Amino acid sequence: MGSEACTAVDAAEDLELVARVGHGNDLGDLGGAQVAVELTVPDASPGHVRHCVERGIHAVVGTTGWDDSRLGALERQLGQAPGVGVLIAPNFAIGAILMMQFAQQAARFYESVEVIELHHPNKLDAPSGTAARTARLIAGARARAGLGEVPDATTHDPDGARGARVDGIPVHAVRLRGLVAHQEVLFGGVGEMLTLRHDSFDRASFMPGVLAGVRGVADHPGLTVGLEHYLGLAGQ
Ligand SMILES: NC(=O)C1=CN([C@@H]2O[C@H](COP(=O)(O)OP(=O)(O)OC[C@H]3O[C@@H](n4cnc5c(N)ncnc54)[C@H](OP(=O)(O)O)[C@@H]3O)[C@@H](O)[C@H]2O)C=CC1
Ligand SMILES: O=C(O)C1=N[C@H](C(=O)O)C[C@H](O)C1
Repeated sequence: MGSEACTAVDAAEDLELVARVGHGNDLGDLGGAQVAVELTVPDASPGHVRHCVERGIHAVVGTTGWDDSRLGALERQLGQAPGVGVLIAPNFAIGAILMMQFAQQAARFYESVEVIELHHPNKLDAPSGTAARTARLIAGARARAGLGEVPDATTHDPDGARGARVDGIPVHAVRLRGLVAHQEVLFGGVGEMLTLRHDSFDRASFMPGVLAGVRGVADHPGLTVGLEHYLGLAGQ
């Protein structure tokens, strides 16, 4: 992702790539960059972003693993750094962003819902950042609509066959050679089912979103979670 993002920024006529920083490189002033794109691993990402914010560098972050405690610490740091913007984007692909928005819209109409994410087997984290975010958006919409827990009579599941629960929403992770990044959201009601599915077949699918983040982050000071906020899609 980092290499692809560098290539995409380099190819964009309105942007200038001033540094490529890899594992083990000193971050320093990041080549004098105004914006850093952060794509590494969950445990390293918060330190990188902290480094950027300390130097007044805006950050566009695709790395996963930003739980509430990490987001809270970042928000506190940004409170001391007026004018600096950080975008945490669980998924840069436009279709994945739309899928999350559609899932949020559909959530209040269905008693049952489950999220299935499918990725390449080199992925370090499960569930994916996208699946976790989707589940949280669905759980929020269900709570606002007064829906209770999803129905599930399971009392015996010694091996975790029913998957993880994110804010009460069942989430299942598949790791399969040949896959890139895919997700299904299954909604069930009496006598019907709605399936939302998004597929990233190539990392190229993420690059327009990365560039939109780079172009927009300076105009969005503070913390933004989700590229939908830059695309006029949030809350629709
Ligand atoms: N938001 C989005 O749309 C997308 C987000 N992602 C997320 O982005 C992240 C990166 O994904 P991907 O590029 O596929 O992963 P890769 O494993 O291909 O790349 C991770 C990179 O991070 C480097 N790295 C590892 N540890 C450190 C460290 N401690 N400090 C600095 N750099 C480090 C690795 O270097 P080395 O190999 O030398 O260890 C490698 O260059 C993941 O969290 C993934 O989930 C991925 C795709 C889309
Ligand atoms: O690791 C990946 O590949 C991806 N990670 C992100 C996630 O965890 O949601 C985005 C996309 O699914 C690809």
